[in-house]
Amino acid sequence: MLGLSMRDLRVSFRDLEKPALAVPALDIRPGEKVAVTGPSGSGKTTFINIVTGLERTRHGSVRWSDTELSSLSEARRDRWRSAHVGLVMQEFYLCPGLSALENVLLPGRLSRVRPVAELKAEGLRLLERVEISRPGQPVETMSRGQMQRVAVARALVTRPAIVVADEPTASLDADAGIAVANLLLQLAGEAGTTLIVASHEKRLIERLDRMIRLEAGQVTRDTGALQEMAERDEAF
Ligand SMILES: Nc1ncnc2c1ncn2[C@@H]1O[C@H](COP(=O)(O)OP(=O)(O)OP(=O)(O)O)[C@@H](O)[C@H]1O
Repeated sequence: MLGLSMRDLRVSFRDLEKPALAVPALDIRPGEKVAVTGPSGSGKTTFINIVTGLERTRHGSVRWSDTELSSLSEARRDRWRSAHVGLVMQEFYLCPGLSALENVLLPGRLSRVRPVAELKAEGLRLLERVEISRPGQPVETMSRGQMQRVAVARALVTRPAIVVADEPTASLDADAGIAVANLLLQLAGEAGTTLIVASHEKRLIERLDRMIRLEAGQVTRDTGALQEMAERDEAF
Protein backbone atom coordinates (compact mmCIF):
# COMPACT_ATOMS: atom_id res chain seq x y z
CA MET A 1 0.00 0.00 0.00
CA LEU A 2 1.51 3.31 -1.06
CA GLY A 3 0.47 6.84 -0.08
CA LEU A 4 1.50 10.14 -1.64
CA SER A 5 3.02 13.15 0.03
CA MET A 6 3.54 16.18 -2.21
CA ARG A 7 5.24 19.33 -0.86
CA ASP A 8 6.08 22.68 -2.38
CA LEU A 9 5.64 21.34 -5.93
CA ARG A 10 6.09 23.71 -8.81
CA VAL A 11 6.08 22.69 -12.49
CA SER A 12 6.97 25.39 -14.99
CA PHE A 13 7.18 25.19 -18.74
CA ARG A 14 9.07 27.55 -20.98
CA ASP A 15 6.90 30.35 -22.42
CA LEU A 16 4.29 29.92 -19.66
CA GLU A 17 4.05 32.95 -17.39
CA LYS A 18 2.69 31.02 -14.39
CA PRO A 19 3.53 27.48 -13.28
CA ALA A 20 1.42 24.79 -14.99
CA LEU A 21 1.08 23.26 -11.52
CA ALA A 22 1.77 24.68 -8.04
CA VAL A 23 0.84 22.58 -5.02
CA PRO A 24 2.07 23.68 -1.57
CA ALA A 25 0.97 20.47 0.21
CA LEU A 26 -1.14 17.46 -0.71
CA ASP A 27 -1.42 13.99 0.80
CA ILE A 28 -3.18 10.91 -0.57
CA ARG A 29 -3.66 8.00 1.81
CA PRO A 30 -2.80 4.42 0.74
CA GLY A 31 -5.89 2.89 -0.85
CA GLU A 32 -7.65 6.25 -1.30
CA LYS A 33 -9.68 6.74 -4.52
CA VAL A 34 -9.16 10.27 -5.84
CA ALA A 35 -10.63 12.17 -8.79
CA VAL A 36 -8.63 15.03 -10.30
CA THR A 37 -10.86 17.38 -12.21
CA GLY A 38 -10.79 20.89 -13.69
CA PRO A 39 -11.11 22.75 -17.00
CA SER A 40 -8.93 22.16 -20.04
CA GLY A 41 -5.37 23.33 -19.43
CA SER A 42 -5.77 23.40 -15.63
CA GLY A 43 -2.90 20.96 -15.01
CA LYS A 44 -4.54 17.53 -14.73
CA THR A 45 -2.22 15.73 -17.14
CA THR A 46 0.76 17.53 -15.62
CA PHE A 47 -0.37 16.25 -12.19
CA ILE A 48 -0.68 12.70 -13.55
CA ASN A 49 2.75 12.93 -15.21
CA ILE A 50 4.37 14.15 -11.98
CA VAL A 51 2.82 11.57 -9.62
CA THR A 52 3.71 8.71 -11.98
CA GLY A 53 7.25 10.01 -12.55
CA LEU A 54 6.64 10.35 -16.30
CA GLU A 55 7.67 13.98 -15.82
CA ARG A 56 10.65 14.87 -13.63
CA THR A 57 9.98 16.95 -10.50
CA ARG A 58 12.46 19.83 -10.60
CA HIS A 59 11.04 21.87 -7.75
CA GLY A 60 9.57 20.42 -4.56
CA SER A 61 9.01 16.93 -3.23
CA VAL A 62 6.85 14.06 -4.54
CA ARG A 63 7.13 11.09 -2.21
CA TRP A 64 5.30 7.77 -2.49
CA SER A 65 5.81 6.19 0.94
CA ASP A 66 9.61 5.73 1.07
CA THR A 67 10.37 6.75 -2.51
CA GLU A 68 11.20 10.36 -3.32
CA LEU A 69 10.57 10.62 -7.08
CA SER A 70 12.37 13.94 -7.48
CA SER A 71 15.68 12.33 -6.51
CA LEU A 72 15.44 9.43 -9.00
CA SER A 73 17.00 9.36 -12.46
CA GLU A 74 14.70 8.77 -15.43
CA ALA A 75 15.76 5.09 -15.63
CA ARG A 76 15.02 4.57 -11.91
CA ARG A 77 11.66 6.34 -12.22
CA ASP A 78 10.81 4.02 -15.12
CA ARG A 79 11.74 1.00 -13.00
CA TRP A 80 9.78 2.29 -10.00
CA ARG A 81 6.74 2.95 -12.25
CA SER A 82 6.72 -0.50 -13.80
CA ALA A 83 6.90 -2.09 -10.34
CA HIS A 84 4.24 0.05 -8.65
CA VAL A 85 1.97 1.87 -11.13
CA GLY A 86 -0.74 0.66 -13.50
CA LEU A 87 -1.61 3.24 -16.17
CA VAL A 88 -4.86 3.68 -18.10
CA MET A 89 -4.70 6.45 -20.66
CA GLN A 90 -7.33 8.14 -22.82
CA GLU A 91 -5.86 6.66 -26.00
CA PHE A 92 -5.38 3.09 -24.78
CA TYR A 93 -1.82 2.64 -26.20
CA LEU A 94 -2.37 -1.01 -27.07
CA CYS A 95 0.01 -2.73 -29.49
CA PRO A 96 -1.69 -3.58 -32.79
CA GLY A 97 -0.81 -7.01 -34.15
CA LEU A 98 -0.87 -8.47 -30.64
CA SER A 99 -3.87 -10.20 -29.06
CA ALA A 100 -5.78 -8.90 -26.06
CA LEU A 101 -3.94 -11.33 -23.78
CA GLU A 102 -0.51 -10.50 -25.23
CA ASN A 103 -1.21 -6.81 -24.65
CA VAL A 104 -2.28 -7.44 -21.07
CA LEU A 105 0.89 -9.43 -20.36
CA LEU A 106 3.31 -7.01 -22.02
CA PRO A 107 4.11 -4.60 -19.13
CA GLY A 108 4.33 -7.47 -16.65
CA ARG A 109 6.72 -9.36 -18.93
CA LEU A 110 8.91 -6.30 -19.33
CA SER A 111 9.07 -5.53 -15.60
CA ARG A 112 9.41 -9.23 -14.68
CA VAL A 113 7.73 -8.57 -11.33
CA ARG A 114 5.85 -11.90 -11.44
CA PRO A 115 6.60 -15.34 -12.89
CA VAL A 116 5.22 -15.75 -16.44
CA ALA A 117 2.75 -18.57 -15.61
CA GLU A 118 1.31 -16.57 -12.70
CA LEU A 119 1.07 -13.47 -14.86
CA LYS A 120 -0.75 -15.36 -17.61
CA ALA A 121 -3.27 -16.84 -15.17
CA GLU A 122 -3.92 -13.37 -13.72
CA GLY A 123 -4.21 -11.88 -17.23
CA LEU A 124 -6.84 -14.45 -18.24
CA ARG A 125 -8.71 -13.92 -14.96
CA LEU A 126 -8.75 -10.13 -15.48
CA LEU A 127 -9.85 -10.41 -19.12
CA GLU A 128 -12.76 -12.53 -17.96
CA ARG A 129 -13.61 -9.95 -15.31
CA VAL A 130 -13.63 -7.14 -17.90
CA GLU A 131 -15.84 -9.34 -20.10
CA ILE A 132 -13.42 -9.96 -22.95
CA SER A 133 -14.49 -13.41 -24.09
CA ARG A 134 -11.85 -13.91 -26.80
CA PRO A 135 -8.39 -13.31 -25.24
CA GLY A 136 -6.76 -14.29 -28.55
CA GLN A 137 -8.55 -11.58 -30.57
CA PRO A 138 -6.15 -9.05 -32.18
CA VAL A 139 -6.74 -5.71 -30.42
CA GLU A 140 -7.06 -3.71 -33.64
CA THR A 141 -10.26 -5.62 -34.44
CA MET A 142 -11.89 -4.67 -31.12
CA SER A 143 -14.38 -1.89 -30.37
CA ARG A 144 -13.08 1.16 -28.47
CA GLY A 145 -14.93 0.08 -25.33
CA GLN A 146 -13.35 -3.38 -25.55
CA MET A 147 -9.92 -1.83 -26.12
CA GLN A 148 -10.24 0.29 -22.99
CA ARG A 149 -11.33 -2.76 -20.98
CA VAL A 150 -8.19 -4.57 -22.20
CA ALA A 151 -6.19 -1.50 -21.06
CA VAL A 152 -7.80 -1.73 -17.60
CA ALA A 153 -6.85 -5.43 -17.34
CA ARG A 154 -3.30 -4.55 -18.45
CA ALA A 155 -3.00 -1.83 -15.78
CA LEU A 156 -3.96 -4.27 -13.02
CA VAL A 157 -2.13 -7.44 -14.07
CA THR A 158 1.00 -6.84 -11.97
CA ARG A 159 -1.21 -5.99 -8.93
CA PRO A 160 0.26 -2.49 -8.70
CA ALA A 161 -0.10 -0.51 -5.47
CA ILE A 162 -1.16 2.54 -7.49
CA VAL A 163 -3.45 2.81 -10.52
CA VAL A 164 -3.51 6.11 -12.40
CA ALA A 165 -6.00 6.84 -15.16
CA ASP A 166 -5.97 9.92 -17.41
CA GLU A 167 -9.47 10.58 -18.83
CA PRO A 168 -10.17 6.84 -19.16
CA THR A 169 -13.71 7.35 -20.45
CA ALA A 170 -13.12 10.42 -22.65
CA SER A 171 -12.86 8.68 -26.01
CA LEU A 172 -15.77 6.29 -25.37
CA ASP A 173 -19.52 6.69 -25.79
CA ALA A 174 -21.56 7.09 -22.58
CA ASP A 175 -22.44 3.42 -22.04
CA ALA A 176 -18.96 2.10 -22.80
CA GLY A 177 -17.49 4.84 -20.59
CA ILE A 178 -19.62 3.86 -17.62
CA ALA A 179 -18.83 0.17 -18.12
CA VAL A 180 -15.09 0.94 -18.07
CA ALA A 181 -15.43 3.23 -15.02
CA ASN A 182 -17.38 0.55 -13.11
CA LEU A 183 -14.75 -2.08 -13.83
CA LEU A 184 -11.88 0.22 -12.90
CA LEU A 185 -13.48 1.12 -9.55
CA GLN A 186 -14.52 -2.44 -8.80
CA LEU A 187 -11.15 -4.03 -9.56
CA ALA A 188 -9.11 -1.27 -7.87
CA GLY A 189 -11.45 -1.51 -4.83
CA GLU A 190 -11.00 -5.28 -4.53
CA ALA A 191 -7.22 -4.97 -4.74
CA GLY A 192 -7.03 -2.07 -2.22
CA THR A 193 -5.17 -0.04 -4.85
CA THR A 194 -4.57 3.70 -4.48
CA LEU A 195 -6.49 5.12 -7.44
CA ILE A 196 -6.02 8.53 -9.08
CA VAL A 197 -8.33 9.34 -11.99
CA ALA A 198 -8.28 12.56 -14.03
CA SER A 199 -11.80 12.89 -15.39
CA HIS A 200 -14.69 15.17 -16.27
CA GLU A 201 -17.19 12.31 -16.06
CA LYS A 202 -19.58 13.21 -13.25
CA ARG A 203 -20.81 9.66 -12.80
CA LEU A 204 -17.22 8.52 -12.25
CA ILE A 205 -16.11 11.41 -10.05
CA GLU A 206 -19.01 11.14 -7.61
CA ARG A 207 -18.18 7.51 -6.86
CA LEU A 208 -14.63 8.24 -5.71
CA ASP A 209 -13.66 9.05 -2.08
CA ARG A 210 -12.33 12.48 -2.86
CA MET A 211 -12.27 15.16 -5.54
CA ILE A 212 -9.36 17.51 -6.16
CA ARG A 213 -10.23 20.39 -8.46
CA LEU A 214 -7.49 22.21 -10.35
CA GLU A 215 -7.81 25.65 -11.89
CA ALA A 216 -4.86 27.33 -13.63
CA GLY A 217 -2.47 24.91 -11.94
CA GLN A 218 -3.77 25.48 -8.39
CA VAL A 219 -5.89 23.25 -6.16
CA THR A 220 -9.09 25.26 -5.73
CA ARG A 221 -11.17 22.54 -4.10
CA ASP A 222 -10.34 19.37 -2.21
CA THR A 223 -13.34 17.56 -0.78
CA GLY A 224 -11.05 15.18 1.13
CA ALA A 225 -9.35 18.08 2.87
CA LEU A 226 -12.76 19.66 3.61
CA GLN A 227 -13.95 16.41 5.11
CA GLU A 228 -10.83 16.15 7.26
CA MET A 229 -11.32 19.74 8.45
CA ALA A 230 -14.95 19.00 9.35
CA GLU A 231 -13.88 15.91 11.30
CA ARG A 232 -11.22 17.95 13.15
CA ASP A 233 -13.75 20.65 14.01
CA GLU A 234 -16.12 18.01 15.38
CA ALA A 235 -13.34 16.72 17.63
CA PHE A 236 -12.97 20.14 19.32
N1 LIG B 1 5.49 20.28 -22.44
C1 LIG B 1 4.84 21.44 -22.28
N2 LIG B 1 5.39 22.59 -22.71
C2 LIG B 1 4.76 23.79 -22.55
N3 LIG B 1 3.55 23.92 -21.97
C3 LIG B 1 2.96 22.81 -21.52
C4 LIG B 1 3.55 21.50 -21.66
N4 LIG B 1 2.72 20.58 -21.12
C5 LIG B 1 1.64 21.27 -20.67
N5 LIG B 1 1.78 22.59 -20.91
C6 LIG B 1 0.83 23.65 -20.51
O1 LIG B 1 0.56 23.47 -19.12
C7 LIG B 1 -0.80 23.76 -18.84
C8 LIG B 1 -1.45 22.53 -18.20
O2 LIG B 1 -1.57 21.50 -19.17
P1 LIG B 1 -2.23 20.07 -18.86
O3 LIG B 1 -2.05 19.24 -20.10
O4 LIG B 1 -1.68 19.55 -17.60
O5 LIG B 1 -3.78 20.45 -18.68
P2 LIG B 1 -5.06 19.50 -18.58
O6 LIG B 1 -5.84 19.99 -17.40
O7 LIG B 1 -4.64 18.07 -18.58
O8 LIG B 1 -5.84 19.86 -19.92
P3 LIG B 1 -6.86 18.97 -20.83
O9 LIG B 1 -8.09 18.72 -19.98
O10 LIG B 1 -7.14 19.88 -21.99
O11 LIG B 1 -6.12 17.71 -21.21
C9 LIG B 1 -1.42 24.17 -20.17
O12 LIG B 1 -1.40 25.58 -20.25
C10 LIG B 1 -0.50 23.55 -21.21
O13 LIG B 1 -0.54 24.28 -22.41
